[in-house]
Amino acid sequence: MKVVKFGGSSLATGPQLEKAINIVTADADRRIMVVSAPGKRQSGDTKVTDLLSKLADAVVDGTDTEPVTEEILSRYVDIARYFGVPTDIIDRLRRHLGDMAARNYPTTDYLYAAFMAQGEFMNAQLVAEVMAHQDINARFVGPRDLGITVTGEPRAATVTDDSYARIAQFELHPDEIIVVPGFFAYDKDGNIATFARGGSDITGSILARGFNVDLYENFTDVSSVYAVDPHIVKHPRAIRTLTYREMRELAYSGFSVFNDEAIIPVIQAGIRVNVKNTNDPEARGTFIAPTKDVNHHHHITGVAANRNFVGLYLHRYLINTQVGFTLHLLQILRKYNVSYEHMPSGIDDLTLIIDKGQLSPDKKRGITADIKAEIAPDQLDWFDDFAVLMIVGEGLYAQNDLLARIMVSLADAGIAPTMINQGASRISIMLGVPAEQADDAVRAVYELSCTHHSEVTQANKQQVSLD
Ligand SMILES: Nc1ncnc2c1ncn2[C@@H]1O[C@H](COP(=O)(O)OP(=O)(O)O)[C@@H](O)[C@H]1O
Ligand SMILES: N[C@@H](CC(=O)OP(=O)(O)O)C(=O)O
Repeated sequence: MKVVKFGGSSLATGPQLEKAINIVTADADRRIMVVSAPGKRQSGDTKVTDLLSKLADAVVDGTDTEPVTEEILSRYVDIARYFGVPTDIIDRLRRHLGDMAARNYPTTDYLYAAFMAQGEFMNAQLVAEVMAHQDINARFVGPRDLGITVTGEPRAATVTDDSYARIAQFELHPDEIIVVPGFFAYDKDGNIATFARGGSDITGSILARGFNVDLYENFTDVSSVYAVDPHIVKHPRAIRTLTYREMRELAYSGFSVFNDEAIIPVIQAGIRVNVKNTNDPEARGTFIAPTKDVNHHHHITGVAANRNFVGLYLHRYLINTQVGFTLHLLQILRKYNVSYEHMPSGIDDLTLIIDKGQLSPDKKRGITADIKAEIAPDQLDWFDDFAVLMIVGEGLYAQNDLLARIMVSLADAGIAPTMINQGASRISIMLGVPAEQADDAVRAVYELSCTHHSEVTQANKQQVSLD
């Protein structure tokens, strides 16, 4: 059995959905279909999830909700019309959105989560109806029916561990396909919470583990995961196989093609993921697996840059001798419900690298004031123009001269890294670079990786012939 997830780009229009349905019905093992909300039809278009966020803004601000509601519904009308499905489903969805606005939510964040989840909820309803209209044995099944529960932040929820046993109990009727909305589930109080953005990948992964499937196929709009974001380098090298931990590091650092948290449930169950293209379903795509062919171990697999960080630099003499200094600092962060991503340090210096999304101006002011009052650093600076460059590959640590070559490539491109972190993760090298040079840095390291790739391939061939 397979889980098949389709991203928003694969479901943006009637013709795209038609391709997705053909893919599902072409293989009898494809029994669990996870759908995102309709995405961008072309560049510059707006995803339904972002329109729903606007609708939530209007509800919160008490402004007119009708224009954006109609814009959202028009996306579903177009798809329904393409398949000749009676449009009474749209009236149902309109009433549903109206009901949502009339409900009470524990906090504004829960309200946003509930609205943004509707893109997937409504799409799964429509897709199931379109498939039934085509005499395909398909039905809508929601996260509640499957027993998926979540905990944590309403817009960055995590699945509870007991969900998996409930999913395993779910009874799939013989030969039927279930259509499941991605991206959201309910918490123990029955409130809707979403995963982080791009989180339909996570739903697919949770179901892959819960049903213990043979393969999780993740359909998108590219034929491979590439060694670098194709927006930065044209026609980059395709990656045939990625290990779980390579994908996790690259997804975390900017490979938006697969959500970084989505890798966790499949790792726990040892299930392979196949990233494939809805527009070219015969192409092999990229496999994400526990291990890969040893011949590929010494390559730079991929390079990414993440600009979603801010740095907090602290200087105070004798930090190294002060017992509990870092504990105190982290207690201040905890008070503001902020976690940190990385913490490079020196004898008298420490930098905290924090996800931008976690810091409102108020929190930043509060953290600054508390640190000054309680820790009294000699120097405290925030810097926003910071990007983390991640160079990833299994076995990179065994390449003695690689860091030197990377530094030379960056220097040739006029880039001076402000931070180096190698060793904590044995499969990646992390460099801090100025945000405005992040793309240039990715290009420089990618070019080096192409030379490196062919050298290693050559060496492997020689090794094989010597063996
Ligand atoms: N290294 C990469 N390899 C492939 N695609 C990438 C990479 N980095 C970023 N992307 C982008 O990810 C996009 C697919 O992800 P996403 O837009 O989330 O798709 P979906 O709508 O299927 O969920 C691609 O169109 C591509 O622009
Ligand atoms: N629709 C949600 C969830 C998602 O996973 O979407 P996509 O598969 O289009 O990245 C979002 O935009 O975040």
